[in-house]
Amino acid sequence: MSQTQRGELAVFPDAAAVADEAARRFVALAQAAIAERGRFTVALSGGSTPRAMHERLAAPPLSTAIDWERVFVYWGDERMVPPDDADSSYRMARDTLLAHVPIPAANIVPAPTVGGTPADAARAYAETLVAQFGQDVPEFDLILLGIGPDGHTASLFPGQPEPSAPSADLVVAVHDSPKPPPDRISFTYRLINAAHNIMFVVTGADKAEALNGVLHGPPNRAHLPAQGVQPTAGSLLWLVDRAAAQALGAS
Ligand SMILES: O=C(O)[C@H](O)[C@@H](O)[C@H](O)[C@H](O)COP(=O)(O)O
Repeated sequence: MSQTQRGELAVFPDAAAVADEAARRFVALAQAAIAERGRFTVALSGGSTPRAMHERLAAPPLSTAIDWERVFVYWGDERMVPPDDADSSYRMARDTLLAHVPIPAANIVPAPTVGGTPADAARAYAETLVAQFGQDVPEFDLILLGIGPDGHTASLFPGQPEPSAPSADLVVAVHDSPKPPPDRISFTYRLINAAHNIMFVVTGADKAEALNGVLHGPPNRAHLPAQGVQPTAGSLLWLVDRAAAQALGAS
């Protein structure tokens, strides 16, 4: 474990070891939040990296280490596709984790991606979050994030306009995403940075340049959006494998 200007960094030999650690920390944070406040609120990430962590959480001993009735699941971003679509981040989490643990259906709160525009979904999801958390800026116990080779995180992509409208202050509509599908919604930095704990899970050589830029490069979140993740008061942890970390020593 080492301290960087952008949070704590832990490098592991391979993706499997990263997934082991991410799942272990997920359980520890869930147990602590439930013990302290009676519930654990978590925003999951899309993409392929989270699958290995989900699979570990979906099986004993980790699956039986959490009181799932007190776990509330959201998504830090979502693609504007139906929940059964192969591109749906909700579907990926359902298939790899949520269908395998005794979490009440009411505790699973996906973004409303059907029947409206991305702007409609962003506004509605923000309203749902504010109502369910009882906070103007909901404070998640944990927000899980990945990064793309271009330094994007959630669905905040390089060169995309920063949210301006007040309703976009928490969740923003995304169009023309360079990573298909094009239409998405995403938590904004304001919502992400209010979290008590933020955990990036990053593996693979294709992330090495972006990770080095984010951690060691000059501040430029328009160019490397993951740099915009700077928790106001919470913890920031990077769990990475050696392949993703291979450029870090270069700077
Ligand atoms: O909707 C998405 O795909 C995610 O929100 C996105 O930010 C993802 O975390 C990164 O693109 C990494 O994706 P991989 O895990 O597939 O590399």
